[in-house]
Amino acid sequence: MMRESIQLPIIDLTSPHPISTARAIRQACVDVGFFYLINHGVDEKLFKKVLEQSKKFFSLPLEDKMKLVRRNHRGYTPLYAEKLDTSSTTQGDSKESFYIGSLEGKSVVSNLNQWPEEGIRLISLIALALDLDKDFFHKAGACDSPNGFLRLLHYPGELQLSEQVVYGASAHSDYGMLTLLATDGVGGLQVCREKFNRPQIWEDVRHLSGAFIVNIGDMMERWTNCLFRSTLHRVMPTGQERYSMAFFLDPNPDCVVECLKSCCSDSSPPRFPPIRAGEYLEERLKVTYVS
Ligand SMILES: O=C(O)CCC(=O)C(=O)O
Ligand SMILES: [Fe+2]
Repeated sequence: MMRESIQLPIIDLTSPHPISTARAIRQACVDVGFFYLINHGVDEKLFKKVLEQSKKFFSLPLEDKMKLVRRNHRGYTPLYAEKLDTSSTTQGDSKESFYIGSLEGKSVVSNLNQWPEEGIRLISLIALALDLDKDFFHKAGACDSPNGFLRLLHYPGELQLSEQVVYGASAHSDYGMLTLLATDGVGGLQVCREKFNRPQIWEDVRHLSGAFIVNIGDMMERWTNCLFRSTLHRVMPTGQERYSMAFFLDPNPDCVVECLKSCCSDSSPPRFPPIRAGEYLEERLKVTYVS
């Protein structure tokens, strides 16, 4: 289908007006489930350093990278080993990745770095955006040792000579609360706002220098009974090598994610049963690996 660029809303984390920021976040989450986050406080130098280390790691021989192959959702996943669109019959995605996170039983709060900290600030604004107390998600247990992990991604960029498109990342929505994404500026990311419409319309997400691309995940969609959208997205092959990093902020594994009272009524009952965040995430992750 035709490709157009989407104009995503821009949210400034340094804005001194939390109520109007929350209102803008609400609009963004209801309309698209994606927005740019500027003045987020994560140092540009830190981002460049991580990118450099990521390039260094992915340029190692496969044999060396395989020594760190993924265990318990931490470590290296080689090319084509993961397929984010679990409904498709195509081969795995043309990307390799490296998952970084706290070790089992260790809290990310005890060693908070800049990304989770900004994510937690955003969660408070999201609570305000839902007309909830700003500590709502904290009180619900979601932010008490949240499950956060950073995924370094490398898309090699060689176009495949095949009948079918080999996606960098095939169509999917993210599983958790929030995702903060930074890229090296190479395009390819697209969103589909109406996942049930046929044909699906995919729109390019343009790079905005210095901004994170933030999106709502499925658990937040469940909490809000689909008021906030967990939007389908993918990475198209462009023929250009691409690096990105996604920080996934997920609730504490014991946190129960259930429809918020303000998001359901007699005429709009809860669409999803309550789930425990840890079990839900485990289930979703399990089915994305090709073998
Ligand atoms: O690399 C990107 O731009 C997007 C990655 C992504 O959507 C994901 O890892 O969930
Ligand atoms: Fe994603």
